[in-house]
Amino acid sequence: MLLQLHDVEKAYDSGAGRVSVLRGVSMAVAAGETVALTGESGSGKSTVLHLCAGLDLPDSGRIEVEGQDIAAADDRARAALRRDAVGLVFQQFNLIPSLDVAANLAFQARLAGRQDAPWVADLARRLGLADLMDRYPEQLSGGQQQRVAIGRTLAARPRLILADEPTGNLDEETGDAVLDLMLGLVAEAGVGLLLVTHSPRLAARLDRRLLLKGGRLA
Ligand SMILES: Nc1ncnc2c1ncn2[C@@H]1O[C@H](COP(=O)(O)OP(=O)(O)OP(=O)(O)O)[C@@H](O)[C@H]1O
Repeated sequence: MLLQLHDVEKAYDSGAGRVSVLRGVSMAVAAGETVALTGESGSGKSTVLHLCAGLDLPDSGRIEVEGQDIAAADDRARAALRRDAVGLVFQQFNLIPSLDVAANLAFQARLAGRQDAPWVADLARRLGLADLMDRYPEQLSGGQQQRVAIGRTLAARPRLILADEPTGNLDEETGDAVLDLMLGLVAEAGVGLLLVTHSPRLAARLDRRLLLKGGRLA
């Protein structure tokens, strides 16, 4: 299994004491499958994604990426897993301001040791970025920046993409166009996708939908 959560629990300390956010979440994403994680604001969607990315650790339960328990892995192994298997796409585009589009696109693939110039050129063309390669992030629209962020993630050939409201900063029309491009490329590359969204309309576009409610999957 590409991604598997077993009875994951997570609580945070708040001013009023400890607040339990996830109360036993179990789920799986198969290779090449696209899954939407939905739920009300504050239901813990981003928390699930951060745990899956190894950016934070569960209080109990297990999270496995390609069979490897990311909580049991040391920092080095966790970083390697994140670099080699997992790609992240956030609502904030997180491009590197001092690098042009071409260098931003190539950045993660280079870190992962998987440079592939023809693949990057193909992605740039498919994402409509071919004429923007020497621009800097501040010279791009929001939709263009998110297309670069998606291209940068796909360029490194992850097996799993974790996306948190990837079109949340874009107007509906631009967001739909960006999502179309992302889903098309994800399907073609056989990448698994776990996408957090509060939008039932976007969630309907994916293979499967999960609803987080009261700290559990409904
Ligand atoms: N680092 C943290 N410290 C304390 N509380 C946190 C932390 N991160 C999240 N929380 C709390 O956990 C709960 C779930 O947050 P999370 O961001 O996972 O929800 P979400 O479903 O993604 O919400 P939204 O749709 O509004 O982004 C919220 O009540 C939030 O305040």
